[in-house]
Amino acid sequence: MAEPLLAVRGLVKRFGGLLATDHLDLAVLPGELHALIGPNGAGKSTAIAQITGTLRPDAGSIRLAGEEIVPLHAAARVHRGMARTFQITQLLGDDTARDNVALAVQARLGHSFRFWRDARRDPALAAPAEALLDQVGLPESRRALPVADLSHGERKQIELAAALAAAPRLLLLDEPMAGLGAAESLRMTETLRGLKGRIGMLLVEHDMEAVFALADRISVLVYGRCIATGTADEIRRDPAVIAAYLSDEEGV
Ligand SMILES: Nc1ncnc2c1ncn2[C@@H]1O[C@H](COP(=O)(O)OP(=O)(O)OP(=O)(O)O)[C@@H](O)[C@H]1O
Repeated sequence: MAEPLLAVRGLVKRFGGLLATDHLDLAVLPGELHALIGPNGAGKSTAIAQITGTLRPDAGSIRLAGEEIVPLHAAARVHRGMARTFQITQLLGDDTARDNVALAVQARLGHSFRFWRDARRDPALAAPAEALLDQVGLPESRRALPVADLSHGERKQIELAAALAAAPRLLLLDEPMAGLGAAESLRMTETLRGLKGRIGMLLVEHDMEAVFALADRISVLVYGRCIATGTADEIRRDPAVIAAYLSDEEGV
């Protein structure tokens, strides 16, 4: 097996008496789309927060491309190639899709662009922003509208484009399908499929159809503990998974 891009070992997080992350081991290989699934309250968001650096683990190790990142702040982890999308979008509603993504490109390029209002018309930001919007499939006719006027699905596309602007090695996706219609889900699924092989992805998602269509491997969390890791077929057949989780889900 290739060296993991992300290697989580023995991760522990307690909230008072509750063990929200229970000695979690998890690995994302380079270019792999690894889904993290589990019932409500299983500890998926808590695990993601520790990986991104917004929550400090009580114990355990998180390595990104071999480097221990637990001591690093969230911003330092971004600098090392980690990007994320959120359950609820974090875009600037009054700005256009183009401006939001150009701003994200600017954030990567850093201090060479000092004045945002002037810089957003700079082709050095606009051209990569346009390419990213192409990549996520946002129609050109929607790119000059304020984000607040766009659909939920379109905002999810723009948020993904903004995350990709950081040129991440590892992308953490927190429920990218949440609230999307059937056509929008399909488009998001195709976009994520297109990223496989190039970017390692950890996908937290309740939409099992999307998970089973996309994931190279799936890890199942129950009460903070990983009860199984495997391919979609292995997970579908795993008795512990069926007993603990999937029997409650439709269509699996
Ligand atoms: N800051 C906190 N303080 C106390 N308990 C918390 C805190 N954050 C999460 N928890 C608890 O930890 C457990 C795991 O929650 P978490 O949000 O990580 O689950 P999840 O798998 O992401 O759930 P969902 O699918 O509903 O988003 C839950 O029992 C939750 O109530």
